[in-house]
Amino acid sequence: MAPWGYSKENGPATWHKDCPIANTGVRQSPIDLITTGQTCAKYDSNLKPVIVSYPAFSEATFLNNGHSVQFQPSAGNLSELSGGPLTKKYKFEQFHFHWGNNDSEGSEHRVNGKMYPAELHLVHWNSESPNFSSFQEAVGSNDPHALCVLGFFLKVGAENASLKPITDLLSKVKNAGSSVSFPGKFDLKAVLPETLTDYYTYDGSLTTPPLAECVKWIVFKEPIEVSTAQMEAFRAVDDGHGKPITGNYRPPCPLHTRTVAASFK
Ligand SMILES: NS(=O)(=O)c1ccc(C(=O)NCc2ccc(F)cc2F)cc1
Repeated sequence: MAPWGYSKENGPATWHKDCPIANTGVRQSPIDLITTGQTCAKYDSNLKPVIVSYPAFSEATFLNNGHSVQFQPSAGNLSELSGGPLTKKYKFEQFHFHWGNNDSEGSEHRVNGKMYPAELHLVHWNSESPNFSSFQEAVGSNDPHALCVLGFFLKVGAENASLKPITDLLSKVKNAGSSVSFPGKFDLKAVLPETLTDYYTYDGSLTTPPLAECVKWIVFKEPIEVSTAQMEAFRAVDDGHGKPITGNYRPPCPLHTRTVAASFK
């Protein structure tokens, strides 16, 4: 089968062919985060702020893999994650984005059915497990919390100066399969809101094949602002078939017996 993607021929509705868990899994991601009514997110006063230790990255590759753009620091990076719902320390692996071809769609998670124009995923793996010692092993480990992904919604507003080094690089990785070494240092911490206190958290999966059900998801309530020009820059990135990536987001999946916790009222 042609490699997976987001077109009619190879998009989310076809992924089950190579990846049965797409249809049989009971903890698939993304989901619609409902804040009122029966299946709504439940406030948990025990949920602490998320703690990130992100020293500026000095060596990284920025690549277009045909279904997203990804920032991947060199293996030696010391960035870590802890706190929030986590009981272990997690190592930073990469960040990437999901976006739409207009401002009313693009995010993977939704809030009461509302989509944001884009979503930023910061991907980490549990570096304190005795069962694996790399990201690849973590994904294949069957450990329900092998990974932790921090999700941040993007909304259109003021230009985001902290993300400008990234959005300015998008034109350099226009062609699928292209990559550039990131020039200079990148301060990811500066992109994030100061306090990482208000978030939803639930057990889920990778949102792209292999759709492994190994992710502790933490999706922050407060969106990050980017300008229209910065959003347009994502929409000019190509998918490897001579077309721009116009909507690399998976529709929401059934919650099944899962509950979503909220760190805020
Ligand atoms: N959108 S998301 O945050 O849920 C997400 C995060 C990471 C990956 C990923 O690394 N895929 C490639 C990949 C790389 C190595 C590996 F062992 C398995 C594997 F899926 C996919 C989806």
